[in-house]
Amino acid sequence: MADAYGAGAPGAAMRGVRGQPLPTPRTLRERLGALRNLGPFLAMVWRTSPALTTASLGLRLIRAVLPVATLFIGKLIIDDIVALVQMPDRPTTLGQWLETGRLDRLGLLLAAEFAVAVAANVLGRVVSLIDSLLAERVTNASSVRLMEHAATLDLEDFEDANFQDQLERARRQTSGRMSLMALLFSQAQDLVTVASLAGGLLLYSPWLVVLLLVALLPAFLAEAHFNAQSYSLDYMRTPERRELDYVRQTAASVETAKEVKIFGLSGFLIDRYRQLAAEFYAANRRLAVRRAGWGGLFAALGSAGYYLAYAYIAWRTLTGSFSVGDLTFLSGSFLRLRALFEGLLSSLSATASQALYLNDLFSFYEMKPEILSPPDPRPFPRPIRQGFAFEDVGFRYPGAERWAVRHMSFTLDAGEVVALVGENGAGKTTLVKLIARLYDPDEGRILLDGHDLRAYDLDELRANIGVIFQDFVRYNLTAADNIAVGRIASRADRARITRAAARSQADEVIGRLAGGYDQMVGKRFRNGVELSGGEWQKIAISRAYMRDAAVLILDEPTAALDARSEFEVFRRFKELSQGRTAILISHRFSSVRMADRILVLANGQVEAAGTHDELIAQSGRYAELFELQAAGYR
Ligand SMILES: Nc1ncnc2c1ncn2[C@@H]1O[C@H](COP(=O)(O)OP(=O)(O)OP(=O)(O)O)[C@@H](O)[C@H]1O
Repeated sequence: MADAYGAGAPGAAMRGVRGQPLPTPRTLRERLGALRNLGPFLAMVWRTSPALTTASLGLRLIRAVLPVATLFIGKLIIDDIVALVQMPDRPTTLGQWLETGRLDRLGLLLAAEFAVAVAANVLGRVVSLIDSLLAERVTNASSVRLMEHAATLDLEDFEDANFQDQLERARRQTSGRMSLMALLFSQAQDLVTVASLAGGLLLYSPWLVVLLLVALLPAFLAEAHFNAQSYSLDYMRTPERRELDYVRQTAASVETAKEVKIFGLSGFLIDRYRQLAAEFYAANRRLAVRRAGWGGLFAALGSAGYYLAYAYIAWRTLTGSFSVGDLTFLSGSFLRLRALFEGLLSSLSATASQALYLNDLFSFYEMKPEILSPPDPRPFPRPIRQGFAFEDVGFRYPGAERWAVRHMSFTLDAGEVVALVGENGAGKTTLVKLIARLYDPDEGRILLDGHDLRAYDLDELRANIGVIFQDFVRYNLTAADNIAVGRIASRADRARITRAAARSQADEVIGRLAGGYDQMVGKRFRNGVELSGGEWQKIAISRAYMRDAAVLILDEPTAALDARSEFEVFRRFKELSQGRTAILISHRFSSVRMADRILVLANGQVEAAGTHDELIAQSGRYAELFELQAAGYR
């Protein structure tokens, strides 16, 4: 049975692999391989808005042929003017010129050139408007997808530093890659322009095109090389960058301000920031300087190619092979082509490097959770008939040497209220996380009504467990929403929220707030009021009561409650646990003794179990801890 769900070593082995950082793509093949990301990327753009994508591409296509049209009309204008200038008995005044009718063609050509210029301008503006709208929609869509995907991954992933690096890189890609879309679209546009200009150039002299390519290739290769280097640098420095962000956030945020002031940490944090930022700066500068040096050299090579071509065209004009109009058309085409090629080649290498960055986003999307529902899940038992049984359960946190719990066997009967006690690090929270399948055991198994927990639907299992952890989240939301998060589907059900609040004594807290249930709590946003630690806890506990959960678990969220409140919380907890299976974790024995049964945990194992009186009678660890606490009150 255990093997059917992959318990034991394989899980641990997979985590070992997962714990490795992804290697930096180094070889040319790997870099070019990243170009395959462009397909899914464009598909993502298309899916976001087929209409905007079509509009952008269509208008760009029209715009692409306008430069060659402009140059060609320019050539016709110049040839026309040269012919007119060479007329034997030219009129001298505008009136005479107009009478001859010889200016009509020139006038038409000028009007056409003007129309093309206006069209280019208008199209350019419309295209950038469409692009910016599309980019924003794509950014939003990919942020949503990122959050949706992150939600499917395991808690274990989130706790892994390499995963956090990857998440950070992916997060940066959702907005950072938008320039890639404009880049790809402009490339398509430029390619059409290049084809049209090169077509003209080829008709006159194919050698000019060859010369152009030879002059520009080195610059392109250098660009590609430096782009890849800067990606590697970015990639390798993700952990430092995260640390940089973390230090900046810690040095100046509402959550940390209190402690930073009291401990006088700002100098320490700022120094740390300076040091990290200086390392970044040095590495970036080295690369930028090398890039600028080589870039300048290759740009000079490109200019040499241009002037060589220019000299060649001028010579052919002098020898009568080209007209003056041809000269302007060809030199204009060459100049534009050079600029376009240069732009295209560098944007091609930019595309290749941006495609590398897309790796981060797509490889993030490819990550799969390990904690899943089985294909054919059992329905969750309502009511639970037997309860939970731990059978020789062992679990080790990823990367940890020590087992957090091991050889743990006990039962948790249906309808029973069980308290877990034990010193810090004994494994109490770990046990709760295993019940909620935030992790799966590495050894042994946990049964619910005789079936492995992994046989049940994961969402249904979690929906049936109401657990409040000691490090519950203090949401910067209204008081009502802070309770509603326990069952967000009932957010609009105010009666349910107030009932839940009454059960955890949060109603008294909320009664004192100026805005009542609609009061924003937490200090992050405008009009927010801060609550005391115990007040937050009362609100958090009511989240458990929002659920119609078969299993209720309070993992020490009561540490900040005053003695009377904790007593009251547990008294009601016991009352409200009628017919449900409940676990409470507390270091206060006055509360613990209310449980039907107490499990004493030590070193990741159940050391003893029984009622308060039975455990006291055993004179073991429980009696010792109880005495210690009782003595403190005498
Ligand atoms: N996310 C984690 N990653 C790695 N190790 C962990 C993690 N959480 C807990 N541990 C380790 O597992 C062991 C058991 O921790 P657990 O949180 O279950 O103890 P606990 O009994 O709830 O303690 P406390 O009374 O302090 O809340 C500890 O040694 C702890 O260092």
